[in-house]
Amino acid sequence: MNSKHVSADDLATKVLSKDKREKGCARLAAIELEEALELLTKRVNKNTKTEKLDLLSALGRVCAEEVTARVPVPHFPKSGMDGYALRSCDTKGASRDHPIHFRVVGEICAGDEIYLTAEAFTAVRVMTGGMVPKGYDCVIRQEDTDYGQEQVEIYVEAEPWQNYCHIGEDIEAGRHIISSGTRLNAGHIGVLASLGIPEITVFTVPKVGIISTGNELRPLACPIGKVGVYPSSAYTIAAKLKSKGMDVSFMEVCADDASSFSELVNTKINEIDLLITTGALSVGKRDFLAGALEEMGAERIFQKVNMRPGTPVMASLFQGKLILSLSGYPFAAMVNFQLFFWPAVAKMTGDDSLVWRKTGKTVAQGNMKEAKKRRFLQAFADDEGVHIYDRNQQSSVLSEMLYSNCIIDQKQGTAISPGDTVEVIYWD
Ligand SMILES: Nc1nc2c(c(=O)[nH]1)N[C@H]1C(S)=C(S)[C@@H](COP(=O)(O)OP(=O)(O)OC[C@H]3O[C@@H](n4cnc5c(N)ncnc54)[C@H](O)[C@@H]3O)O[C@H]1N2
Ligand code: MOO
Repeated sequence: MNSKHVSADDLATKVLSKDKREKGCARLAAIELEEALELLTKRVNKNTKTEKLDLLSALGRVCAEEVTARVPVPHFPKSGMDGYALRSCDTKGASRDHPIHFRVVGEICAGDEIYLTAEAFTAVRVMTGGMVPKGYDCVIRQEDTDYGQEQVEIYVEAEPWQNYCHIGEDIEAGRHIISSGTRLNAGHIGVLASLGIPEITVFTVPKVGIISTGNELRPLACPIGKVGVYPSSAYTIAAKLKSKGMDVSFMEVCADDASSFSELVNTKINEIDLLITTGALSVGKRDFLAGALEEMGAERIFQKVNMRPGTPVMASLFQGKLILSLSGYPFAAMVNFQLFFWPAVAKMTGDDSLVWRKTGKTVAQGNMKEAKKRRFLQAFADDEGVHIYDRNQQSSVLSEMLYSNCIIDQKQGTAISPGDTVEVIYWD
């Protein structure tokens, strides 16, 4: 544990003067989003930890094994109808006017076992799902018979394999069913159940910790006081994680103080696979975070990206764990989280479905003047197109998330008007 006390102001000054030395100015150069993403995903390792879970607990988790059917489904020939199993060749010429008579030699319902040798002009009364005895190659539905019990009249000709479910009709033995890396949905769970597989190996879910930095931050249960702030972005992030079946290992608030931060991280780092921090990243007097991480020996992957909101975002590695440091402003933090967290976790889990994708969509409503810097705007996309409402798009404003279902990528130097095509990234 690093117990050396370094004040936030000392560290901020130290970082600034170091950057000044390196770059001749107080600012680090921002890199492009795509470059930052490449740097980030290159440095994230795939999670190889697995656990065995019972089927229902594995719903929504990422499969960590190749599943091949060891048995066929069904594994015995079944009747597709309530009726009579018989040999199709014996039905030639059958009609209502000229029924053919069959001797009924047995009765089978689903779950019954029967062993007999099929003979010419014999039939077995069989119910849907019942086993079709060997030698019979079709089932005549009972509506096309006289429902006879010892003798039955058959009124129709049958094709071979009519109303007959073959062995392996659903799943052939040896068929590859699920690849490692697949997120298990209800269909996968059902197919595994039909194969009688009670448990499945899945990758462990990355354990995530959240630290909100700021002397002003107050727990929700406490009075806000004159200048307090509730850590809303930590809750938004935790809720996003929960919605994807991930758990938050801890959610802590930390004062703007490098030694408290260092102590907290060192205490908690072994509990988690990934740490998210918010705030203290810009150039203010208490923006201690970059300096504190440097002092702790964390390796910087990138810092500062050419976009708004969320310019001062940073990623680093500490004791082999990824630390994603998001801007303090809540909407900026959410944009940082959306753009960087999911690609990192996708790489970690091998689950590509977590990565956001851009969709080209026409603007239905809203004008945006030329952006001096690449911006992400909150918007609502539906069948009509993208609606960019004339509300507050500031980094500090979280409440627009009550209405938006996506962000749109407004490129530097471009304006947006109805009819334009924009790139949309859905929140979920
Ligand atoms: N002179 C300059 N000032 C600022 C610059 C700049 O380039 N020069 N950059 C601005 C930009 S852009 C951003 S974004 C912000 C980000 O600053 P920080 O990451 O250092 O964030 P803080 O100052 O700690 O907090 C900002 C704001 O957000 C509130 N906050 C913090 N954590 C939470 C949380 N978990 N939930 C809700 N709200 C939170 C905090 O109280 C502050 O009000 O800097 C600009 N300044
Ligand atoms: O980088 Mo910021 O634009 O205020 O969020």
